[in-house]
Amino acid sequence: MTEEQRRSKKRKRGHRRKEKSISGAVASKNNVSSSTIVATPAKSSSKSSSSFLDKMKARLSGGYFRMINEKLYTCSGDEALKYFKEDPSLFNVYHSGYQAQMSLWPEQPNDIIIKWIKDRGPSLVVADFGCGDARLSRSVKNKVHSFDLVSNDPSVIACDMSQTPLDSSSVDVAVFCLSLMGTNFPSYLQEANRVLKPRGWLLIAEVKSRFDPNTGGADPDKFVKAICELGFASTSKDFSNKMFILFHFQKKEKRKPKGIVWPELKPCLYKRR
Ligand SMILES: C[S@@+](CC[C@H](N)C(=O)[O-])C[C@H]1O[C@@H](n2cnc3c(N)ncnc32)[C@H](O)[C@@H]1O
Repeated sequence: MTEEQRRSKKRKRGHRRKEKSISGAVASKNNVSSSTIVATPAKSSSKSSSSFLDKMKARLSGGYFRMINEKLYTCSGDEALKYFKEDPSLFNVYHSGYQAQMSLWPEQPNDIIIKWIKDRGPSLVVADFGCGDARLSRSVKNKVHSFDLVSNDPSVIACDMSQTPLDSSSVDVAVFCLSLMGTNFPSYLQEANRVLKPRGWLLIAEVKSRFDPNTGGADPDKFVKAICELGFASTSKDFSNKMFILFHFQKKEKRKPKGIVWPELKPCLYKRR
């Protein structure tokens, strides 16, 4: 080997070593092995840009969900109805965020309510106030009147649930599953009282933190007292679930309640994850 051939070989070896150390630095910055970068450069960059876009989209829709959620908890039902009338697509944004949150809960309140209704048979007429995707009506054989601010399904009536089209004393069970959102929530319970038959059932599932006085939530006893003053008897309060409380009431008497003191229910705001 001539002197010139030896020098050229040395230059090539140095070049290769330099390439290896650059890819190693990028790799360690990205916390991946250098062989991944060297072996599949094109594939890895398109993969990382699509996962970046996926993350960005998830963050944006999570942000929209939290904004809509906060709005629903801090305005009245008729304002919320106007809001969704202007842009019904926001309802789907809200519900995909809500489903994502629900998937983190170990137990769904809707499942417990569905079981309660099934155990009592298909003859009871049910009104689902703030039904969301109307899973309750799809899960039981009973006649279910489903109400929400937007209807994506012919079985759902779009309205503000403080004024439903139901006749007075026409339903056996009124359900509010995480739906006492508006600042005027007492008017939803008054409407349930109107449409329930005597001895009809009122089932309320609500987020536990809304009833934790230590963190600014309502006193559950004051909430129960107000509903009893409306004309109901409290038959059970279930605090056993980590995420929600389940209240059962039965309609007791026909009365014209006056001066009920309703506790404030604080909004249930979701943190950015
Ligand atoms: C948290 S989601 C729960 C949905 C369903 N009950 C479930 O358990 O999956 C609350 C629902 O109540 C509805 N809602 C809130 N205020 C309402 C109102 N004033 N009239 C009708 N629906 C209302 C919302 O649009 C939303 O779909």
